[in-house]
Amino acid sequence: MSMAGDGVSDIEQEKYDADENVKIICLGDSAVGKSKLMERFLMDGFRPQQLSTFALTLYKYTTTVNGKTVLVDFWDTAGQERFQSMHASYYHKAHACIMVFDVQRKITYKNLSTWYHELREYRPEIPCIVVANKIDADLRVTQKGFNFAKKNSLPFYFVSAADGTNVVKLFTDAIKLAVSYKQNSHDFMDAVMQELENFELEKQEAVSDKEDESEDALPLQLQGF
Ligand SMILES: Nc1nc2c(ncn2[C@@H]2O[C@H](COP(=O)(O)OP(=O)(O)OP(=O)(O)O)[C@@H](O)[C@H]2O)c(=O)[nH]1
Ligand SMILES: [Mg+2]
Repeated sequence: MSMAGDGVSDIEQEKYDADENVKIICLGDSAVGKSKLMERFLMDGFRPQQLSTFALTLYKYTTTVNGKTVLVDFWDTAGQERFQSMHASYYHKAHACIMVFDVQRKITYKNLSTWYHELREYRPEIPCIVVANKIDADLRVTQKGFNFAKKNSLPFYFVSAADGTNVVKLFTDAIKLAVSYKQNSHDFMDAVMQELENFELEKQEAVSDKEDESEDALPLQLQGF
């Protein structure tokens, strides 16, 4: 636990103030447009240059769902093979997944099954949206049947990070799905982790004016999940 010495850090405070906080991950091969989709949604912009994500980028976003403040952590992961072994921690406590392929590169569509398999190993139940990106390059692709989503009973959107088609819809739906998953899930580990978190926050409040809180009593092996 890396709490600031003088009490609860800003980010922790934000989490505490929010009615709900959820984590959404983004998966798919390198260069399918995961980062550009995030940028389009969060910054409403698109810079065409390719800069592969190095391992992981985290974005924070606050919004309202059904009158409640929701703090969203977007995890933008690197699609490159060399980062594959790091993925376990990305999946940890994720509440929804956006899985992206590039309509111009068939291999990225084929690889969806590998990504999906890995996702389900770690998060058997979370909502997952399948996304066909780069439809601006050739609109005829929207006539094609991409059966992967249907086969796995997953929602499926055609999007473009370049011109913004369906991007706001994709992310707002993903957030809604994440919130409803979190509120309705009966995942045992999630429940345990939630309890631990609440306990932690209460404990931090209780000790926030004490000098030294660096030695948390929480068993270390539980923090490593
Ligand atoms: N035409 C078009 N190009 C796109 C679109 N989205 C992304 N690109 C291009 O695709 C390339 C890769 O985009 P990124 O968002 O960096 O891909 P990524 O999935 O984050 O890749 P990694 O970080 O390596 O996993 C960039 O050169 C983008 O300009 C789109 O909707 N349309
Ligand atoms: Mg990226």
